[in-house]
Amino acid sequence: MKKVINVVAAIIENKQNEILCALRSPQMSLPNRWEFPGGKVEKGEDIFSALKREILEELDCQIKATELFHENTHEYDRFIITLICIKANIIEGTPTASEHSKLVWLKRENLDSLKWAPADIPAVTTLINE
Ligand SMILES: Nc1nc2c([nH]c(=O)n2[C@H]2C[C@H](O)[C@@H](COP(=O)(O)OP(=O)(O)OP(=O)(O)O)O2)c(=O)[nH]1
Repeated sequence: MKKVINVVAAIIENKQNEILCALRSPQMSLPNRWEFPGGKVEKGEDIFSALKREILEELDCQIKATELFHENTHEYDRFIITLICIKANIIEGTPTASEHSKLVWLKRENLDSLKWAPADIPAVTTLINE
């Protein structure tokens, strides 16, 4: 049976109404796909603490989660993911890529110009139509 993993991802919007998009590096799983930064929820951790931890680890900044935005399940070849997208604001620091190849801020209407991780497409569509 495929493993089910719970992943939290941050929809971070700036004052110009742009959304932070992160490119997975060639060394990561799902290489060269765009995603919302985040990662796996650890055992015993709540989703908001997991998100804060992942963003601090990956982007070296502090966030405040504002709203549970979107949740969906997607089946990949090797596992099933429940992707929980949470809106958040940066409260300290500037996002800096350490694991990702690139970070970009994009207006909603331009989000579909990127090659997203397949699990993200429903959340991206919801954001574009918001
Ligand atoms: N962070 C994130 N992961 C996503 C998204 N969409 C999507 O399919 N994924 C997949 C990619 C990975 O297989 C998995 C998340 O794993 P990860 O490697 O980013 O998480 P992590 O930092 O906790 O990983 P690890 O160090 O435990 O390996 O979910 C997304 O929008 N954000």
